[in-house]
Amino acid sequence: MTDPLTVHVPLDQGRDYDILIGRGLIAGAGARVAALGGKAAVIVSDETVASLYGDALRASLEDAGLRSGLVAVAPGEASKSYATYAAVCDGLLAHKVERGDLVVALGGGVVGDLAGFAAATLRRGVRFVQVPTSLLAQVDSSVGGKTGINSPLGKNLIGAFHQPRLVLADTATLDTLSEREMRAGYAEVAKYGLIADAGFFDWCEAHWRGIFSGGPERDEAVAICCRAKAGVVVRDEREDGERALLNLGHTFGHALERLTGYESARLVHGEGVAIGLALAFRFSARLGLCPGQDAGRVANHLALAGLPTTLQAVPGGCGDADALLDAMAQDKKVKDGALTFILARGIGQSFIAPGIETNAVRAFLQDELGAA
Ligand SMILES: NC(=O)c1ccc[n+]([C@@H]2O[C@H](COP(=O)([O-])OP(=O)(O)OC[C@H]3O[C@@H](n4cnc5c(N)ncnc54)[C@H](O)[C@@H]3O)[C@@H](O)[C@H]2O)c1
Ligand SMILES: O=C(O)C(=O)C[C@@H](O)[C@H](O)[C@H](O)COP(=O)(O)O
Ligand SMILES: [Zn+2]
Repeated sequence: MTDPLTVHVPLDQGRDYDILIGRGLIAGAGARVAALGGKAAVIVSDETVASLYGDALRASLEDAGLRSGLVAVAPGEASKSYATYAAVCDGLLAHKVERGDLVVALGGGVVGDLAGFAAATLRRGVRFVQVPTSLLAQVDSSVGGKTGINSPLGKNLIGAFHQPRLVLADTATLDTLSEREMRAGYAEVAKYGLIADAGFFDWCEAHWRGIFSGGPERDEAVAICCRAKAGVVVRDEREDGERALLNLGHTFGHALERLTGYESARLVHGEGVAIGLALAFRFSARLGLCPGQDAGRVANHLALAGLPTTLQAVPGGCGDADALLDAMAQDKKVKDGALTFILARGIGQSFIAPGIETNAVRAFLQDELGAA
């Protein structure tokens, strides 16, 4: 194993942490987790990931002198629910996780958000480590401390900010990820170029195949995204300002996830984000903010990588414009009842746009839904 890439997240009050990125990190995870202190490290995972990597991680933890355990949930977005959250908390308590112990989230963003929220609330807060195993989790969800679950009324509406103590992104785990989930994670990779780094979007257009096939581009992309996210999180941990940019594409995407009932078979988060990114750029172009050419370039690239970019692409449909507006009204960026969108003046030039007129959004959505 070559030395992992390291991205440091320099948060204050002793909450700084490292993100390590490289192949084979799970084998040596135990020593790194043990170095954080504590007697026990209990893993939360989903059944798919636990069957692939659970034994190796447990063995590594035990070899390092930690008592380990495993709480496994069903794979998929539906597990970010009140019921599964309760089951995870009770599972961790049954394993006698004490305040000084650690919760280890092994899996994709669903497991990371769920386990992180359980850790944030268990005994009023225990420390946790992220071991992300999906591309999406390695480039985005394992970093920054947003944890939570979904409500039937909207995405991630119940949650807490709770930073991990360490992130171990073993990029070899991506070798077993399905093509569909790789594509979904890639939507969040491209997002980092679209937000504020036009050069990275150019690079993505040239190198995306290497990310998918497991070339050196994969670790490089994970590190670039983590560095970008860490910078934003350190400047604005609780989303009082700049952090909202990380929500590019998500006002639309989260509404689509709610309207498809959080059914991973129909739509996963990254697919919702891909549609949302394309919509955010087309909406920006319609408002005269962004060249239509840029909106076209965004949609073309996402489509080339196999991602959906239109409302028509949602399996089983997504309802009409008013259903979408109703779902978007629960967005956490809503202020005084008005929608805030992340819009763009071009690729890599996103900005926060508060007070967007509902009628303008409705007309846009009606046109999008009517488009053949
Ligand atoms: N907290 C944040 O900042 C943040 C950021 C982005 C997304 N999210 C959340 O992340 C979630 C989506 O995460 P996701 O896309 O990782 O979905 P996921 O956790 O459901 O994982 C996707 C699927 O891939 C499987 N899988 C994961 N790793 C695997 C591996 N190495 N080999 C084989 N199969 C594997 C899982 O079992 C699952 O079926 C959403 O709930 C989203 O809201 C949170
Ligand atoms: O970390 C952030 O901040 C993000 O917005 C990253 C998003 O990719 C992620 O999906 C996040 O969970 C969305 O945040 P939310 O506050 O809209 O739930
Ligand atoms: Zn996201």
